[in-house]
Amino acid sequence: MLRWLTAGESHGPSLTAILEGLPAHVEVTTDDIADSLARRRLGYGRGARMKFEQDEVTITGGVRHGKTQGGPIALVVGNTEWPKWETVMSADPVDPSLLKETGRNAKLTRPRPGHADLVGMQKYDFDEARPILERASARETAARVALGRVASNFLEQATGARIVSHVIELGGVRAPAGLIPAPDDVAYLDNDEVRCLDPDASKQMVERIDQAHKDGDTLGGVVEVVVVGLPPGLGSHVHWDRRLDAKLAGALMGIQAIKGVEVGDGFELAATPGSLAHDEIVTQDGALRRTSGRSGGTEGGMSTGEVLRVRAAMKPIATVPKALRTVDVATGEATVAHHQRSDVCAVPAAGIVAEAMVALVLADAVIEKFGGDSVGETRRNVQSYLDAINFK
Ligand SMILES: Cc1cc2nc3c(=O)[nH]c(=O)nc-3n(C[C@H](O)[C@H](O)[C@H](O)COP(=O)(O)O)c2cc1C
Ligand SMILES: C=C(O[C@@H]1CC(C(=O)O)=C[C@@H](OP(=O)(O)O)[C@H]1O)C(=O)O
Repeated sequence: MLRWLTAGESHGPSLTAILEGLPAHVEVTTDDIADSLARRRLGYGRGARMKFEQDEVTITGGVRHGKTQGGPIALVVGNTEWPKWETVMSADPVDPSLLKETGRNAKLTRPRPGHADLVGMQKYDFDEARPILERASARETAARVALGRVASNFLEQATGARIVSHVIELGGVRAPAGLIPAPDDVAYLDNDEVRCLDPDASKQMVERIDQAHKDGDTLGGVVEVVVVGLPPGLGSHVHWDRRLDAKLAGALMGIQAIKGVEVGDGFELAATPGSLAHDEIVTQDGALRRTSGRSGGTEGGMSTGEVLRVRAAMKPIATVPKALRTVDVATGEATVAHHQRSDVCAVPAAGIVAEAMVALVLADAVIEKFGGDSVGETRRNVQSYLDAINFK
């Protein structure tokens, strides 16, 4: 079983992440993780913070000389902006006179619709939003992406499977249907301003972001994660909580601002007759394969061995510059939500986070099915199963 946890606040000193249950000998370096963190910062439409803050990653446990040792992997992603936040985010009590009425240290009493602010304050008994938004913030996804890189290195080294994501819709602009990237398209996608495979759609998406920026508005969209080279049989049909599709959906919904998930052609399949909705089975070079990928690579809650394809729909950023109506919880008066700065759109970054979540779920499923205390042992177990079912 793979277990993992993150801790830390958006403006705290650092994020901390731990991954337990990975075999030994998985090759991973600080540079690998830094590379994934840099990919998460890409994307047109992100706010000022992405420019002035750096992600400083340090592996603090579980890896020696570029290989995992079998123990928990621990890492820290430093927030380089911490010196500005030392007072307001101090772990220890501070002199109350330092917490001023205005500026960074002031209480946030005008909760933003669409963020965790109001209901978090009600639930955790706070009179302002700072203690809520600090943990609700998607800054935390940096820690997930760091762990996701370790998981995806394991996945590739144990099974050969590779992951790529792309933006298929942004601010209402859709890339042409059926455009599915291959893992080698990562470099192209990372160079595109919105990580979209279609140049025309990409251009229109950038225009929408510029327009939203001018209008003081924010945008959402849809990302798709594609995994090529998975073995069949990850997950199980025998119980609801062992289904791979359920685990993937839960993991994607667990990303901040994700409001919908589809597996394969998802909602579109609901309107398609059965004769055109499924993936027919044929013999190909002596192996049983499918003629299409409508199911998104799962049947009965198990991977089929075909291309896995999952989508996540992100709502627009909650901190809308054209501020939305709210109530000041300190005075009870109608007002507008607090706003310092924000992303106009973070859909491209959400795709990188979605890759990480998918990698973690799949790594867990591989460990559950194939075990192994070293990655070599896992790899041998995978190969022997593929040989037994004659899957090529
Ligand atoms: C990569 C990424 C960046 C985000 N950036 C912002 C932001 O700058 N401002 C904001 O209000 N929300 C931002 N969000 C969304 C909030 O984190 C999210 O709306 C909030 O956690 C509540 O979401 P929920 O209702 O889905 O849980 C971002 C989300 C992601 C995934
Ligand atoms: C810091 C990151 O994303 C942040 C996620 C976020 C939110 O509310 O989710 C709000 C913004 O932070 P701030 O309010 O401090 O400008 C984003 O910049 C990051 O992704 O590294």
